[in-house]
Order: sequence, then C-alpha cells, then structure tokens
Amino acid sequence: MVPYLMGASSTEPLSPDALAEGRPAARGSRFRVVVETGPDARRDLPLEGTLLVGTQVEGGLRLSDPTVSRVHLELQARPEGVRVRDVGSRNGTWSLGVRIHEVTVASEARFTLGKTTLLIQPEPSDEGAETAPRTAFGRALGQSAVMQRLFGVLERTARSAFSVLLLGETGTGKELLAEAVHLASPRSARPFVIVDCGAVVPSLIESELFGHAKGAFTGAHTERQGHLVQAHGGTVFLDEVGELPLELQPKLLRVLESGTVRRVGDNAAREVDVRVVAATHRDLKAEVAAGRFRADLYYRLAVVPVRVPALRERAEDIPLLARHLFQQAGQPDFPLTEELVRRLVGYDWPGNVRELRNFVHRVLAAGDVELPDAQPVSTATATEDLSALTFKEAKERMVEAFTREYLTALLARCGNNISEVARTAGLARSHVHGLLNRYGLKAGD
Ligand SMILES: Nc1ncnc2c1ncn2[C@@H]1O[C@H](COP(=O)(O)OP(=O)(O)OP(=O)(O)O)[C@@H](O)[C@H]1O
Repeated sequence: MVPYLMGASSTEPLSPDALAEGRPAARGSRFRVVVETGPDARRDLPLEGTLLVGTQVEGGLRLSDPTVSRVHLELQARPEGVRVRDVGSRNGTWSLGVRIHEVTVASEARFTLGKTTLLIQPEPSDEGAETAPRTAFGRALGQSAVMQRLFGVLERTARSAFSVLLLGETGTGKELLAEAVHLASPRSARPFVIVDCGAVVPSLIESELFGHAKGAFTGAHTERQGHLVQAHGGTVFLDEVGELPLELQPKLLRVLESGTVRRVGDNAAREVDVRVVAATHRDLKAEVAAGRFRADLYYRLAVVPVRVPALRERAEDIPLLARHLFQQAGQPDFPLTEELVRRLVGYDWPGNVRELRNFVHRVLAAGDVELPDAQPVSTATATEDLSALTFKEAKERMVEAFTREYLTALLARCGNNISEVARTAGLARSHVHGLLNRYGLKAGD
C-alpha cells in the first residue's frame, strides 16, 4: 500500500514524512502508543498487530474521553510502519491540522481524537547502542543508572504475561512501578486492582481475594466478587505478599495455575485471567527457607524478580524527585538551594521516597527544612494544613502520623520487645514488623 494522508481540503497523498515529528524508526522496528493528553493521559502500551482505539473497544486501547467515538481508530503495526485508519469516527482524527482517513507513519507522529492526543513512537531498539535515556516509567521517576536499567527491564517484561515480584524497602515506589507495568502492558485498558495483603485481617483475606457467596459465613449478608475476579483481564497487584497467611498460599497458587476461582461457600468455578505483580519488603527467599512462605508460590510469583533500590542507593535521583514532589504539591518554583540539595543527598531516608514526599509537605506546611541527624523526620505536624489535600491523602497523612507516634511510644514502653508490643497492641507480630518497616522505625527484637 502506498502510504497517504487525505486532508479535509485536499485529496493529495502525503508522504509519511509529512507527519514525522521526531526520530525515525529503524526498519522493522516496533512502536508504542502513548496517550499524551486527555482523561487517559500517561497510558502507554506497545503496539503489536492491530489495536482498536475508542470508548467501547474490547481488548484495545479503551479511552474514557466522551469526545472520542465508540470505535474511532485502528492502528496496525506493519513492516513499513504503523497504519493509522479512522474507522468512521464522529469528530475525526487529526494530525498537524489535517483530518486523517488513513495514513502509514514510519516515525514519531501525533494524532488528535476529540480531546485526546496519541503519540505513536518507535521503540528504542534493544540492540541499539544509543538507547535514549529515560527519566520516567509511568509515574515513577528516576535518572540514576540503576533506575534506568530497572525501567528497561520492567518495560520489556510488561509486554509479556510473566509475573513480576518487586522487592524493596517501604516507600521505594513498588506500587508506582506495579502500576507502570500494568499501563505499559497489553492489559492497560482493563482493571488494575491493588490488594494490600498486610492490611487485611487474616480471617477475611480469603473472601477479599476470592470473593464469597451470600451466607458463606457469619456476617456474609451479601455476596462479594473478590479482587481476582475484579481484575479479570487486567493486573492484580499483591502488595506485601509476604504477609499472606501460609494456609491461604496453596489456594492462591491453585487459582493462578488453573485460571479459575471458587468463591468461599460456592462450588462453581469462575474463569479468571489475571497478570500478577507482587511486592514485599521482606527477603522472600529467606521466608521460603524458614518455612514461612511456600516455595511453589514463590516461584510462581517470582518469574521476574526485581529489586527496587533504596533511595540512599540512588542519591542522584533525590534532586529530580524533590523537584517533582514540590511541583506535585503546587510549588514548582520552590528554591532547591545547593545547601538544601547537599543535605537531602546526605540524609539516609529510611522511609525512602515516601519520606521525601512527607518532608516536602512538611517544608511547605511548616517552613521547616530541618532533617534529623539519624532518625527519620516526623511524617506530619499539627500545623500541617490538611484541608489543602484530598480526603484520601489527608487521612493517609493522619494515619501515618498516628501510627508512627503510637508505635514509637509503645516501643519505648515495651523496651523494644516486639512480642510485647504485639500483645499490648492486639496485633500479630508479623503485622507489627510490617508496620515498623513501613514507617521506617527500628527496634530490637
Ligand atoms: N520513582 C518515583 N517517582 C515519583 N514518585 C515516587 C517514586 N517512588 C515513590 N514515589 C512516591 O512515594 C510514595 C510511596 O511510593 P509507593 O507507595 O509506590 O512505595 P512502596 O514501595 O509501594 O511502599 P510500601 O512498601 O510501603 O507499600 C508515593 O507517594 C509515590 O507516589
């Protein structure tokens, strides 16, 4: 096919180069589609075969922009480039001010559909020596060599259906990276469901994950779908998977192996197709060796094990992240002086990026740029203006501040004895350990 572009006022074919905005693709290279603007901005997925774009497409790039048609555009990866075909949309598909009916692009090009802009971009070739350095993967930022390597591994993995296990300290960005894997995967139009295995009461986690029938147990007044079914077709993120009760582990493994799930109190099996990304702050291999985590489930989850480095191991990222966090907090012009950067880079950030975020908020709320010498900074202050935050963020801040204060006081009262802390607090020891790790608190055992 001769590539052409039909303009609204012209029927002259245009060469693909007429649309080229950036670097050209190597012959036979692969492409990505990135949603740059509109309600679905930041979605980013590889283009393989044919991809339909619209508000009602199944398995394609499903957009929520009401100015986009139900089935708006067809993108097809071909050896010579990407064929972009408007499939009878109401508002049309536009590029550089020209309405497109069908065109093949061989290099970077942008298309506007209603209020949405799509960028079609050649993938940097894997063998290419000059792979463009990237400073972001989804919403996760990083310019250090270690993060760039991590982004590359995760991006390549995202295209497959392999399970990914993210290992790293609290606050290193595991959840953000799990979301980025989902968004860069062919499943991005389907749900991304987060299950915090450490936060659910152990007796309820089975019904949270698998669902339950009405009357399955005392208190089950209505039926429940379960997170795995909610994630059907998409990705389930099992956060703090190391906290999953041992007796539940074979059940989860069975579901993942068989692709079917049975709700509690119901014999009927339901098909579930989920990609699993799991995360833990624990050394899960050591947990397996200690008999606290099943080896078979470990190997099912850790097809691609990835270590997310602590912030102190990638100090080059601190200025970038600090600038980003000030910008996110509505203060893009906050003066990051050399002296402040030096102190930020010199601190060891036991709570990692979450702690840096809280520091930024504390600076903006209280003007306090002090960093503790050895201990982590407090997460919230009474002077912080919570009304500037969303309800979810404000609640998170208060819960963090409360938990940190409560645990610090309890540790002091119990002489750092975790068993005693757990007894007094009425929590499982594993839960106390999880909380201490999460809030960057240290205690002897
Ligand atoms: N690379 C990053 N770029 C931008 N923001 C980040 C990055 N890493 C973490 N953050 C921010 O830091 C906070 C904590 O990140 P996240 O919840 O993903 O960490 P986590 O490792 O999953 O923590 P936990 O183990 O406690 O659940 C979030 O507000 C997140 O947006």
